[in-house]
Amino acid sequence: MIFGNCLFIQRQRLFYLHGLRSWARAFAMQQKFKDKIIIKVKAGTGGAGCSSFGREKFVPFGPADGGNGGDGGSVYIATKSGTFNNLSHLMGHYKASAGTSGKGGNRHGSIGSSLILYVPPGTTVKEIQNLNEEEEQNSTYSVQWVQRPGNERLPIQALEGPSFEEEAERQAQELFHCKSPPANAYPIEYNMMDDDGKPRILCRGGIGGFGNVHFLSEKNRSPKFATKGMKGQSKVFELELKTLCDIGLVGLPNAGKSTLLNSLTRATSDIGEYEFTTLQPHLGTVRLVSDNHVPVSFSLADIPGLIEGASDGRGLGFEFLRHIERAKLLCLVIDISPKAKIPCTEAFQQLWKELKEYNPKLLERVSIVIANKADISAEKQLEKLKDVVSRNGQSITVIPVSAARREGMDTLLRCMADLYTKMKIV
Ligand SMILES: Nc1nc2c(ncn2[C@@H]2O[C@H](COP(=O)(O)OP(=O)(O)OP(=O)(O)O)[C@@H](O)[C@H]2O)c(=O)[nH]1
Ligand SMILES: [Mg+2]
Repeated sequence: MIFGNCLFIQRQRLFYLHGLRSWARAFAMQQKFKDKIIIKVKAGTGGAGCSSFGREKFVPFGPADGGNGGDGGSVYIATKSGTFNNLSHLMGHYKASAGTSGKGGNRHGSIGSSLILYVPPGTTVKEIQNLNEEEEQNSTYSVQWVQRPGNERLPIQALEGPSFEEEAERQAQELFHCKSPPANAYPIEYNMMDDDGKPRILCRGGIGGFGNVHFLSEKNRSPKFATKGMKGQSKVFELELKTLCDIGLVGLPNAGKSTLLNSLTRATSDIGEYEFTTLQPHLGTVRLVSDNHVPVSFSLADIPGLIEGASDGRGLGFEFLRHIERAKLLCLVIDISPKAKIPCTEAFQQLWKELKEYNPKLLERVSIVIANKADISAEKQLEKLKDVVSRNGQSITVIPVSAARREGMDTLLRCMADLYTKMKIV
């Protein structure tokens, strides 16, 4: 009986563990690929300036010697190829550290350390909210802090010093020599398609406050005040990744795109008899030696299946279509087997219509129609497909293949390589 109970408890625990493990796996799968993310970024606040006077033996009332506060750290973004292929490594919040306060004896505060976020090439960055502006609207008046006497407040205009824009520009130039738009001039929008890895600014750190030495003048020989550091910029950004590939495989679900990618390259994209097996783009690289003994290499992308109405957001809709926007050439993959859910001619017309409605320019990039599953007696369908394709008036080659049996792969690869090299020369 006791033994039976133990067995029962063990089994319960096993079930529990199994549940946990499958949940963790599902969570990991979810975490695996992210091509769109919203992040909140905050730059560091500038350190406060110091108000102090020299004190030495036999010098009871020395001169002003309060140092400036250090500038707050800024947040930058840069592309890094080879390390990441999506945005899943990014977190929701980023904050650079604040500058430290100035000290007596003319000691300036140290600068807060800056942050650089790395993203794969092909990421677009869009500022969607400026949290500083909202804060300013909510605050009743804008003043700078005065340390002495008695923490009085003084309007900014009363204090002399370089303007915020001048200081921010100097800071960006000195720290990272990066391209920097004027502060707050317009919402940031970067298209980091072919970036060279140089950091671009997201949020500027606040400028450190001035120590009382800064306010020494002929009129005021002992200024008893210093200013507070400025707040760092705080913004919300939307990052979006558009897959970078040379040739994109486009087709309805179950057309055999993943099987084709796996047959042509070393990629291991999931294959399934059901629709929407592929939910995220997969990349593979083809390396060939052309007829003229010139090495040719290009990347192929297997993109999630397209369904009717995708241009209006149906199915994976725009999620899918934005990935093909960057492909240099497009190949339509069509299932020509008699068992196909949608006849091949209709499938071609559906794909053509969806691409046209999303962006008519995409049609110019369609150069090959891959008639897949040609191993299942499909001669009639092939003829019909060729007929419909030729009626579109463009020079599109129809190539029958069997991705599963790896038949027709050589002809297809040669054709792809030829078109790719011609396009590069043009
Ligand atoms: N007979 C035959 N079956 C094929 C061929 N190519 C692919 N298939 C089968 O078609 C089914 C779908 O293949 P996938 O490669 O997953 O199709 P997909 O276009 O990637 O599908 P989604 O990811 O859902 O869009 C699988 O059962 C494959 O085994 C082929 O050349 N001949
Ligand atoms: Mg697939």
